[in-house]
Amino acid sequence: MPSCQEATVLGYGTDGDGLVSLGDKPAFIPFAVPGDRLELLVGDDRHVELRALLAPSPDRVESPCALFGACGGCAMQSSARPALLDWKRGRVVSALEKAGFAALPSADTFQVAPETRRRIDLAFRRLPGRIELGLHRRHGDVVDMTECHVIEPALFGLLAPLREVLATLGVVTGTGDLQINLYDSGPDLLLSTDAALAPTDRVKLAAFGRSHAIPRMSWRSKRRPLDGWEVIAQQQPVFHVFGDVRLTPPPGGFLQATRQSEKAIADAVLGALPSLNRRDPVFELYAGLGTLTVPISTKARVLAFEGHHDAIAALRSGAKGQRIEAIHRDLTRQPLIAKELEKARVIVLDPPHGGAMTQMPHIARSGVEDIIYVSCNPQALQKDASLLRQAGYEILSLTVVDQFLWSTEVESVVAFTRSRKRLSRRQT
Ligand SMILES: C[S@@+](CC[C@H](N)C(=O)[O-])C[C@H]1O[C@@H](n2cnc3c(N)ncnc32)[C@H](O)[C@@H]1O
Repeated sequence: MPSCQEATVLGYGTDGDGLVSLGDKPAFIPFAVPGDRLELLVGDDRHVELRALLAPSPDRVESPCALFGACGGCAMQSSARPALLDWKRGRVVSALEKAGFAALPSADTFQVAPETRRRIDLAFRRLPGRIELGLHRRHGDVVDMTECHVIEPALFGLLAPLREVLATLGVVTGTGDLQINLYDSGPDLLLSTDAALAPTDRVKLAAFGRSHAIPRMSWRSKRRPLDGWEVIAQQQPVFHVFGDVRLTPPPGGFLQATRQSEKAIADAVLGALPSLNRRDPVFELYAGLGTLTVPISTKARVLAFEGHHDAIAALRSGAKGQRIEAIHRDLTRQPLIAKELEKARVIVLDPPHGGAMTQMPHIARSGVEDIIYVSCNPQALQKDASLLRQAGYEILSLTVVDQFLWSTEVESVVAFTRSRKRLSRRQT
């Protein structure tokens, strides 16, 4: 027999659901906030349903978006933003503690403002007489993004005309993807569809680009993503600027989520560097387009390694004459070995979501005194950091950046060192 039970939400699970304890078993209640008092219906199969919110948590707020709950983009809009930042800080701290680090320095924190995200990966699908364009619901179809409090208004403003033009394209018969990056030159669109574009589709997209001041639109096959992309319409030069380096990024290039969080991350990396001679080599792994490479090059010589050919080619041609050597290398298949890494004065790494996997054991063995790790995934950070702990590193500084507002994602910058001198300065 299903039974009614009362419970207080104790915390968040890793996917942002509220955690309650029923007897000795945990259960996760979507969109519940730590501190909420809930009435729950618990089935014989232990399926738990929310019956009523009996008393709201002091951290509970009215969610700003009418799509919250349906759209899969935001998991935690019912929580006040300071409480979310605190939860994210706790996730990173707990990951580092589980990796074996005790007595952590207190974390610096930064949280982006609403309506500042400058890149988004959207999905679309054709329905009778219209196009839905937005993010997927948690486990399902696209939710038409008729409102969004996360992305920049310049991007949101494109969605309505995009629905109109997509509806006119012969190639759009079912579903597809659309990636938008707001580079410094303007929005850059990368469309992915199953079938190839017809000549008439290209003409329509080019006209759309002209009338909405979109410098470049590109296309790639969803079926054959390894074939790469092709530019279908370009009206103006595409560029993006990091410090004094102006480069031409490829379609779909990696950008940190917002301009403000990019600065917070770069500032944290620069702040964690030891004092360097301008000729000292910093090895930067997973460099992307050079978001961190360029700021670091103001302090030292940077050898920047990156596996995405188009990204590193863009950095190489933009950074001519700077103290930057841009090197194409797949660090999973061909990690830098300890012998190569030994030459570095500092190692900076910013790996993808899965972490540094095959690369990390070589870093831990290299003996390089200072390592700055930029992470977008506390679980991967925990795994990688535990190797540094075993190799005798301590944590010098920690910065937590909430750049994916209202989601469970969290970015962090952790400075590891084996320098007793630097550590003793931290402690005083
Ligand atoms: C989180 S991004 C960081 C990029 C850059 N540091 C930034 O802040 O914009 C991770 C980067 O790792 C690169 N990457 C992913 N797998 C790789 C691999 N096996 N070898 C080298 N680079 C890889 C991606 O192309 C991407 O540019």
